[in-house]
Amino acid sequence: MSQNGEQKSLIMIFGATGDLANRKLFPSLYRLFRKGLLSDRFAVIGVARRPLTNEQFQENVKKSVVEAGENAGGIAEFASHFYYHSHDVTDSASYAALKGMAKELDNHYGLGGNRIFYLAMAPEFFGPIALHLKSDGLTDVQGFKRLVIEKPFGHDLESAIELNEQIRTAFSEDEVYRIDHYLGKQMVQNIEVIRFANALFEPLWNNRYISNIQVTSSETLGVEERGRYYETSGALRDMVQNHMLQMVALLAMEPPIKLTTDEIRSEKIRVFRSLRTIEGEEVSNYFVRGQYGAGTLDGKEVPSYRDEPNVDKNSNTETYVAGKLMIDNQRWAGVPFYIRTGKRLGAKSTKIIVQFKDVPMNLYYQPNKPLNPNLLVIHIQPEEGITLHLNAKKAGQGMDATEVKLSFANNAINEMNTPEAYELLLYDCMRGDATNFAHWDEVALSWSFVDKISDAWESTKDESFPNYEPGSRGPAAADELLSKDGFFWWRVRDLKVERC
Ligand SMILES: NC(=O)C1=CN([C@@H]2O[C@H](COP(=O)(O)OP(=O)(O)OC[C@H]3O[C@@H](n4cnc5c(N)ncnc54)[C@H](OP(=O)(O)O)[C@@H]3O)[C@@H](O)[C@H]2O)C=CC1
Ligand SMILES: O=C1O[C@H](COP(=O)(O)O)[C@@H](O)[C@H](O)[C@H]1O
Repeated sequence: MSQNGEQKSLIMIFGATGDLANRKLFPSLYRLFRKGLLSDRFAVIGVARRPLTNEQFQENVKKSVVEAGENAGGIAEFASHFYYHSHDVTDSASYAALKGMAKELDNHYGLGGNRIFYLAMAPEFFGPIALHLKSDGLTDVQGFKRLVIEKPFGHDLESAIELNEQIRTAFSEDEVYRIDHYLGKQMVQNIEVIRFANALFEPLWNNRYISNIQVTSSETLGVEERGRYYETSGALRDMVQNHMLQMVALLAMEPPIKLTTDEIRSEKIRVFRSLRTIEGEEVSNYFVRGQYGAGTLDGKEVPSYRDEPNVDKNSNTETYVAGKLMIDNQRWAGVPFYIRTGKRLGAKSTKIIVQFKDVPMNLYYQPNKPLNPNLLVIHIQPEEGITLHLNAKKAGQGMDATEVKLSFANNAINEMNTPEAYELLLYDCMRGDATNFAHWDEVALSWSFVDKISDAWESTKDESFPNYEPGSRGPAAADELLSKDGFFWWRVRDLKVERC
């Protein structure tokens, strides 16, 4: 890295003609380039099977940048750093040519042998590619070598272990960057800062003052073209095993002694180790699953999950999960962390709500008008910011209490569009900062938690499927999950919070 933060490396993107590369990776690299964070000393080799010339590939890169809505200044210069290698990753013979090309570009741009291998391909290729990179000498470099690997990292614990063993023959743990794109979201990264930089919150962040925490990530989109993958995954593996559990870990971890990758990771790992195991018959007391039927969303007819392409007409795959997690340690004993996520719901929205306990004696109580609990709402998307809900005196005579809200919106404070998650994560990888990537122990522990739930679900067909309508809040059982504990889901719309 140069003194002004510019990076130099050769980035090989496997799956360079695919959706992820075009929609996320090229526009993110372009934004880094525009900000001056990629020096002239970078080159990208795109790898995929279809035949393309370098010029055709560069045109694709330019198009994807423009389609991402970027101001395309300097785009020709940016795209000139992109090269293409047509190569079937299962064909051992073509790695030698890739190695030659990498060496040439390394010399041409003076990249010091720094290499990033980004696997933006279907997961069955991850292991074989890693093995070839080593056996064909692409990882024999003078500089650093890093492997960026997309989700899903395995299908369950067993397959994740197998994949990990394959990639670890070529890369050490600290060279592996397992992407969880939620960890690149600004407000997810902000959880730590809100907690540990505010005297107001840290002393209250425990079971004496917090009654429950709710993490919601809802989507309006259905499964659409991803049926083949989703049928083997479902919402539990697709969202809970990674994004939802990562957010819970950040909310629940102890303050790290230093803000280093190892210290933060080890605190998160301790949270995963404290998660109460839920298995067998207990699963239905803690978890609820749902699957969307056909209906209307935003005035458009949408098919049921079972009618999506490549989905079994009798599919038992869940498109919705709500769950209650208990973290059995001194800080969190007795505090439920409720999570819910699903497709084809009423809003695209990710929020965290921390509900504080009621004051011990309510002096302002009026019949039928209890005080609102204090809430801290972390708006992750589409809005980015926090709101704190307090009680204050209503203007006028008397001492009636009313709810007031202190808000801050991230983009309003910084007066800029916040960077896209992939932009931050790519830059972290170039700098060698793995804090916002999942360590193997986190992956293994989260699979071992999730596997027990999927075992229970796979052994019983849910006869109620489909059990929620498009545009709804999900199945009714998700409300019961909280009401039996005396709680309810909070609904956040346009920064307003109300009871569901
Ligand atoms: N798309 C997204 O938003 C997200 C994707 N992911 C993950 O990222 C990965 C890629 O997803 P996505 O981009 O959507 O997938 P796509 O199906 O759009 O792209 C797959 C890519 O792999 C290439 N490919 C397929 N087989 C071979 C082969 N044998 N040798 C060389 N190249 C091959 C294809 O090109 P060609 O046909 O020319 O060979 C294409 O470039 C997956 O693991 C996915 O789960 C994760 C989060 C979000
Ligand atoms: O990883 C995934 O995340 C997306 C949701 O991401 P977001 O940033 O739009 O909230 C989800 O649609 C997809 O199924 C899953 O694989």
